[in-house]
Amino acid sequence: MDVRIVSSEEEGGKIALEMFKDQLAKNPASVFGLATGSSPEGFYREAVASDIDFTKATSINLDEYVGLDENNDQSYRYFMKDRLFDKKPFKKNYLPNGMADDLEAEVKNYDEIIRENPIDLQILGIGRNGHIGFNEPGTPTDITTHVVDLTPSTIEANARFFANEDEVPRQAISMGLGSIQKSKKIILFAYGEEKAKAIQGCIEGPVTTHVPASILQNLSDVTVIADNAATSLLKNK
Ligand SMILES: O=P(O)(O)OC[C@H]1O[C@](O)(CO)[C@@H](O)[C@@H]1O
Repeated sequence: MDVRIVSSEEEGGKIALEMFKDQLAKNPASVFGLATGSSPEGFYREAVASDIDFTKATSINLDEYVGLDENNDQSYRYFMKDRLFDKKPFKKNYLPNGMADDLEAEVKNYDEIIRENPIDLQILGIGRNGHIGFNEPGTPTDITTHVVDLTPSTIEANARFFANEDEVPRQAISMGLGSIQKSKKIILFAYGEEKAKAIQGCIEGPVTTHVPASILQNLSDVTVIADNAATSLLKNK
């Protein structure tokens, strides 16, 4: 893994922007795996302020809450439109439909979309418990898209975005670890000391389902963009 320690989210966003531009220079019709949460926001700000052109590209998001529609400002569809898609249009944007009546059919549909659009470059955040997407600790490493019961730790962590903890949805649809591992290139962002334990486990710990992000150690092209606080527990810097 290539670990890039940065002094700000702006600096991290600029590094990622260059990697996106390199990918688009190779293929304007690239497929990008996108993430929500606070971690990729610096990158989205840099992308919006830049001349990057996604009009021939496709995006596939990692996850969506069950039960929130696109008008709900906490849905991930709303987030993506607000932070990126309304300002930088793509040829096509895919997110799981958390309002689907038949969630199992939606899971199959999303797997088909991922199969038809292999991801060239995937961005990830990391949960305090080491989750990526909404693949919580204990998730099998070969799982594809699935409906997740969120852990109490994730509900508590994400409550900061809602009026109170009771408002946080209890389920989400998430791309699986099996699909994430097929991405040709991955960038993982981590900022702040609350991510330090997860980053230490991800980079230096054993590869274990207890820390889902540790599977990234098995992949050949992973860049971790993190600040000093998030890398403070690393033994080898
Ligand atoms: O970037 P944040 O807000 O700390 O969240 C980290 C991770 O948690 C999720 O938001 C899910 O809880 C992921 O999508 C994200 O990668």
